[in-house]
Amino acid sequence: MELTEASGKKLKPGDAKASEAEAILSRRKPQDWVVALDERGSLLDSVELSRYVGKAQTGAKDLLFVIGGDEGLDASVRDAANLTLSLSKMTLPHRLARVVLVEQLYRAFTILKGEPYHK
Ligand SMILES: C[S@@+](CC[C@H](N)C(=O)[O-])C[C@H]1O[C@@H](n2cnc3c(N)ncnc32)[C@H](O)[C@@H]1O
Repeated sequence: MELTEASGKKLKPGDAKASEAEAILSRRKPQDWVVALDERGSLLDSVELSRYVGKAQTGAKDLLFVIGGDEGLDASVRDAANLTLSLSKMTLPHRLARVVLVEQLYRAFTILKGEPYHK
């Protein structure tokens, strides 16, 4: 799901991020594990990410991955997250971060199923 950036609503950058955070966190369900994407987060390798996905599956949790807009994520989203995940120490454009995340999730599922794709 893609939420509209609050910056289009002519809010100050801090207020826009807070408003986006409210919209994001209001969608969280009790069974969700929130994973905030942020370059300052934990760097996992693909096997570690697959283990995290597997743990969520075993615990009947849904993973809610959150990627920020141009201004990044409000601190309240990172604070509320079960995991803050970094894809690299470099800052990526959010659309590229989404593509990398989707590919890594595909890889994680192939690892969990023992398929050869991740080699
Ligand atoms: C253009 S970046 C925002 C940069 C913003 N100046 C900041 O300090 O957070 C947009 C979003 O892409 C995601 N992103 C960018 N680089 C990332 C990375 N290396 N690892 C994980 N997520 C990243 C984050 O969710 C970020 O909020």
